[in-house]
Amino acid sequence: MKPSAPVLAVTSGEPAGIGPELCLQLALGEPPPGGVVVVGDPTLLAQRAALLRLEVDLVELSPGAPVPPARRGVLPVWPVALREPSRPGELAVANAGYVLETLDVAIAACRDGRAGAMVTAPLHKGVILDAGHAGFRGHTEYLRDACGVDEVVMMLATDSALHAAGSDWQGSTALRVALATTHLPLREVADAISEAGLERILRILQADLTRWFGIARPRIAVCGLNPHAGESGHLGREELEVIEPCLVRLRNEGFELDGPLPADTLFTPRHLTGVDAVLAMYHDQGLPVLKYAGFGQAANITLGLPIVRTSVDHGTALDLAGRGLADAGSLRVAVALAADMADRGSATP
Ligand SMILES: NC(=O)c1ccc[n+]([C@@H]2O[C@H](COP(=O)([O-])OP(=O)(O)OC[C@H]3O[C@@H](n4cnc5c(N)ncnc54)[C@H](O)[C@@H]3O)[C@@H](O)[C@H]2O)c1
Ligand SMILES: N[C@H](C(=O)O)[C@H](O)COP(=O)(O)O
Repeated sequence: MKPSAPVLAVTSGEPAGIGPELCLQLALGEPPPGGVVVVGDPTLLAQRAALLRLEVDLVELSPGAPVPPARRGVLPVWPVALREPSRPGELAVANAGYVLETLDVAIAACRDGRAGAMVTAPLHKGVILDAGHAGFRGHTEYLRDACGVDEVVMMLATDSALHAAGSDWQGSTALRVALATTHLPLREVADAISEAGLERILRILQADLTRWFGIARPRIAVCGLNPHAGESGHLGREELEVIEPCLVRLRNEGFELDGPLPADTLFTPRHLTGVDAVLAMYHDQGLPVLKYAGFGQAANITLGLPIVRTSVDHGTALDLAGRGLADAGSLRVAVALAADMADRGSATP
C-alpha cells in the first residue's frame, strides 16, 4: 500500500517580512495532498491575517501533534513564540532567535519523520548576524551544519524546469542554476573555489539531478570564474589550475560536463541546448539570470541534505510586508516541489 502523502513543515521566516502573509495566502489555495503545517507564532499570524483581511482558520497544534487532513482555508500551526511583538517592515534583533528556532523545529520534524519536507519562507540574514549569531550565512549553510554534512549545493530552478526530466524541460525561461559558492563576499570567492570542493559539488549536483529530477545522465555546463573564462590564463588562472583539472577528472569517470565556459555567453539558447543545469561559480554570476528568467515562479532547493528542503526565490521584502502586495507564487512553487520530492523520498527504500 502506498504510504499517505507526507506533511510539509513551512517555516514562516522573518516576522517583520512578507513570510507570515505568504503562509496565510498558501492556506487560501489548494493544499498539497499531505497538507502543510506552518512553524511560527500564532498571534503574529492572526494579527497579519486581521491586518490583511485574510480569512484563515489557524489551528494551533501542540508540539509533535499529528497534523489534521489538509483543508482550504485552514492553517495548522506548530507554535514557536516571538521574543517580542513584531511590526511589519521593522526588524528586531530580539526575534532572531525565534527565526532560528522555527528552523530547528522544522529540521527536527523532518529528521524524525513527522514531516516529509521543509519549505522556508525568507529570513533576514543581516538581523540574525546583528543579533550576534556570528557566522550565520543563510538557510543553506545552517541546514548543512544542523544536518551534519560537509557539503550541500544551492540550486534554483524556474517552475518550468522543476517537474520535467531530461531534455523535456528545455524552454526559453526554463533554467536550473547551481552555485559553487553561496553567501560570500566577492573578495573571498576566488579563494573559496578549490578542485576538491568543486568535485564534491559536482558529485552532489549530478546525483541529485538524477534522484530528484529523473535525469539519468545529467549534462552540466560549468561557468568559468573570470571574464572570458580567464582568456587562456591572461585574465585569471583559476580556469586552468582549478576548474579544468576537476572537470577532466570527472569526465574520465563519465560525467557529462561542458566548460569552463565564459559565463556571459553560456546563458544563451545555443549553449543551454541539451544542458540540464548550469554550475555558476558565485551567487551573482548565476542568480540574476535565473531571477530574470523566472522571479516569483522559481524555487530554491538545497541538494545533498539527508532531508528535503525547498524555499522561495526571493527575500523578506520588508518594503511590502503588511501591505497585501506580496506575491505568493514562488512559495506555491516551492511547496509543490517539496511535496513532489517528499513523495519520491517516501517511495525510495
Ligand atoms: N530564502 C530566503 O530566506 C532569502 C532569499 C533571498 C533574500 N533573502 C534575504 O532577504 C533580505 C532582503 O533581500 P533583498 O532586498 O535583496 O531581496 P528581496 O527579494 O527581499 O527584495 C527584492 C525586490 O523584490 C521585491 N519582492 C521580493 N519578494 C517579492 C514577492 N513575493 N512579491 C513581490 N515582490 C517581491 C521586493 O519588494 C524588492 O523590491 C536580505 O536579508 C536577504 O539576505 C532571503
Ligand atoms: N541565495 C538565495 C537567493 O538569492 O534567493 C537566498 O539568499 C536564500 O539563501 P538561503 O536559502 O540559503 O537562505
